[in-house]
Amino acid sequence: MVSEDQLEKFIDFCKRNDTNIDERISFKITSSAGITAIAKCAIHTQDPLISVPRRLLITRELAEEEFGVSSTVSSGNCNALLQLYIAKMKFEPSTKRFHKPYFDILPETLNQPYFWSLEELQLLKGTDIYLLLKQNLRRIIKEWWELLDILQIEPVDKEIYHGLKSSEDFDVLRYVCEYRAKHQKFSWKSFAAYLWASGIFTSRAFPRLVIDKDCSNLNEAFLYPVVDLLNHKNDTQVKWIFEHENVCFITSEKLKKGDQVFNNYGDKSSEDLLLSYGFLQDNNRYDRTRLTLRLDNETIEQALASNLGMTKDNVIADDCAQFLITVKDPLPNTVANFFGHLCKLKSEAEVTLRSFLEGQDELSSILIQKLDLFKKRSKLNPADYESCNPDVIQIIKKYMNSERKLIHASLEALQKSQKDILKTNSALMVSFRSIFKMDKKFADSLLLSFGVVKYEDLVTKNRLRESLLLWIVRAANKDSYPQKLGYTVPEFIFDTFQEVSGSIVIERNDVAEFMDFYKNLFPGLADKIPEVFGQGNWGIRQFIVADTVMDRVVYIRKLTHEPYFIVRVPFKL
Ligand SMILES: C[S@@+](CC[C@H](N)C(=O)[O-])C[C@H]1O[C@@H](n2cnc3c(N)ncnc32)[C@H](O)[C@@H]1O
Repeated sequence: MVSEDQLEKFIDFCKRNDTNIDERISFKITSSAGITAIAKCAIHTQDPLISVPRRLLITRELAEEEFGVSSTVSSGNCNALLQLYIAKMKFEPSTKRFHKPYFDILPETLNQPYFWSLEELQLLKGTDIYLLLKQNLRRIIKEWWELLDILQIEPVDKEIYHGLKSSEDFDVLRYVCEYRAKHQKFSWKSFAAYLWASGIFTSRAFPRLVIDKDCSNLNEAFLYPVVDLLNHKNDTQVKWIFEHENVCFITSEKLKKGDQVFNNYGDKSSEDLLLSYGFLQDNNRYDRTRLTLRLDNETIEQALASNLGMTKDNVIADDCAQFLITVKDPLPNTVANFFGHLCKLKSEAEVTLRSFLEGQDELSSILIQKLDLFKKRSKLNPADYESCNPDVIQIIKKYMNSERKLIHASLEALQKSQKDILKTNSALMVSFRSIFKMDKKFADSLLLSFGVVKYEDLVTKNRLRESLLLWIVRAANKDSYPQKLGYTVPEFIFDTFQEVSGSIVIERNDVAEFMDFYKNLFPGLADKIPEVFGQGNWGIRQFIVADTVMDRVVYIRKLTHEPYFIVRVPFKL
């Protein structure tokens, strides 16, 4: 933890070096957010509250001078050399440099998950953030190793790179945690020191574009002493401007006495905030989460070509599609269309109303699973994790809760959308419930054969599929009854039956598959209730056809187990 004394020395150093800090601001150290800037009285001004001369900034030029090379030596991260410089300035005691008071106030312990214990990290398992951490660590290790190699600096902990190279399964998180636990002080040539510098960079650096309008790389950054003491609050109105060789911080906020002077780090999601800064914002309106799906490449390529609103941005690997769920748009149309695409039958050329609705159910199952995980983790009890830092447990709970909220909103939107679609397209569908009501004779026959007294019994007695197949065959036989059915069988059901019956190729396997089912019902049903099951064609072939008809035109809503016969029409949002 930074001491009051170090903070005072740093502010003093800045002021002696022509930094202007408005007299109405003071800095204090808090346990919840580290160093914090406070307004000593009301402030509302468009004048800079802080202005820092260029020579106080920590820029790539300092690193280039120190190591005698250009920053571009590092092929990947344009800030790698500067990060190594920061590690050296912090962890090499012999460096008595001009900026020392600044490096002294950079906290040694950072809050990002990269700096948590292994026990704490285990609580993130199963989430995207856990995978990202591992991925990022691997990237940072490679970046560090390559840079040291170019600079011909002997790394201190070589095992980490060799471990990484030798096996895909090398546990980077474990290595980093154990290394930190074993070493009180790091050498600046260790990966631990570089990782710290990278954590400092992600949590405090500013875009170089602010001081260099010709800077072509938007990722290039610099450290901005004093202004980097300001904490973040969403939507704070601030400006960083460079004039007369000074970088100025301006806020348009109306501050009252005792208010915190905030900066604005950008519109970040919970995941970004946690990974880059180690804290979260309550009710973050910029929050978003990802829905990542591993699928075969062909399915993804077809979806891309199908005009579903999907773009290359949704394809993060050949076999991986990804969609963003945001507070503003918890259920993007593209996701729903994509799931409709996944539920398409071979016989459907494009997403249909049926496949769309089925896709929504599939999506809902995935969301419910996710919701379960986040719900459980948002209720962790710190008392059960004695070896963990209670603050870390709190932040994990908060993160899980933010994910839970997003998924919950997505699920709610999905359920509402499905209800709306069913309502607006009611002319294209008929529920089996209403057929059951209309076809009294058929309903009574189910009472005699399966003991089904009311419609709901079909589900509870597990007779839904059989009943649907029986009714489809009855519908196909509609003209064979001496008396008309008393209601009109929707034409599309009858037509689909004829179409399938005319084109289906029935194999021995199909017959074998249906044999038990058929023998259970026939000839018993025909003998018992000939007026329903003894007229027309009730052969096994009819049931094999009815099964395909069911695939094509029946959608069974997961939420209610309610089957709907649906006209085959293209559909997407
Ligand atoms: C640019 S620094 C701000 C100065 C920092 N407070 C310090 O002690 O040096 C960013 C770090 O401050 C902390 N921080 C910033 N905004 C915060 C907030 N709203 N709530 C809690 N911590 C915050 C986080 O630890 C973050 O990584």
